[in-house]
Amino acid sequence: MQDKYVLPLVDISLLNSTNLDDRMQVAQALDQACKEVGFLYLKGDQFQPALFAQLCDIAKHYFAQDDALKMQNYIGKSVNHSGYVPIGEEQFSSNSYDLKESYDVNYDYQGSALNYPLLGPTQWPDDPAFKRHVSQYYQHLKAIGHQLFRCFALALEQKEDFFDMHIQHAPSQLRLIHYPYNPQATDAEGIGAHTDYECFTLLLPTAPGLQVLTKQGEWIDIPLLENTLVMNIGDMMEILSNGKYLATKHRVKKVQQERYSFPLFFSCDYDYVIQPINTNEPPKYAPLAGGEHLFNQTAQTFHYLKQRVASGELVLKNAVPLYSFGLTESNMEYTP
Ligand SMILES: O=C(O)CCC(=O)C(=O)O
Ligand SMILES: [Fe+2]
Repeated sequence: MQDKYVLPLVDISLLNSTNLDDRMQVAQALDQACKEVGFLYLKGDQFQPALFAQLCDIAKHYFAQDDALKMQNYIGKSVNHSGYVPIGEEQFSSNSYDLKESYDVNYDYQGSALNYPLLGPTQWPDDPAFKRHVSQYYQHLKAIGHQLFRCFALALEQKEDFFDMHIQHAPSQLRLIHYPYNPQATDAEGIGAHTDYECFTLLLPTAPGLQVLTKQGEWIDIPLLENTLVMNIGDMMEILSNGKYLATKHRVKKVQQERYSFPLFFSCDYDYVIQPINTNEPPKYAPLAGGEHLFNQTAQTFHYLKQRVASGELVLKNAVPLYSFGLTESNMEYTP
């Protein structure tokens, strides 16, 4: 039997307080949890379980439809990398793919001033209830995420509004992932071991399966706690914090049970350069063009983008191979 609280649990309710001391208290707890583990449970009065329940219902309804119908909103038809992702579309290695399908939405940018590959109007299926519930959940988690960016700023000893101007039009992606019932599944790897690219991820799955690699090199199961978000640090926050917080490796075990999971990956504005924000310390990481990196990594995993690269229609600038970030010994000792 595994201990119920295998990860630290941080209550963020006090981020709603008008008293800075209260918010500092949460920042200290967040700091501690991110330094020690980089993976934590988050609960708080902010989180509205009813919106999560609605999202689960709408996702179940959506994925139960015919493949042909879902393909009408194939992600390759969108301008901001949003839409339906069929099984096999996303491949991290040439000889295997995860048994999962998803509907990905992104920041639904309606303006024309910014012209980046991940920014633009989101592609929605022809179902107003889908758009309404998914947008509601996106906006809800986005508001919590913005409180967390402020909390990170405090934890990293910056002005509380440090990130505000860098998350105005962030291409943060929400994925509705469906792992279908899989009778062949053994207790093997589902989504392979990885770190997330962005600053941090907030997710809530409907069934167990998520595992985290501990500092001792052991994979542990992450039990679900009711109405409690799971949060993990991604590559970009590792860089912003100059390695104080480490992007934690995780994976999803293949299980027979049908499963849904809804991660929202919080990034900064496309053109914000990700680099250690504490200028009093020698930087351990090279600066990273955040949006460009995100897009380049995406373009190396999604079939429709790989085809565009292969045909010369899409030319990637400054692309590095997959898995070049995250804590590897080789990118730690950066000398400016
Ligand atoms: O399915 C999950 O619970 C996690 C998925 C995940 O780690 C990811 O999409 O990056
Ligand atoms: Fe992940």
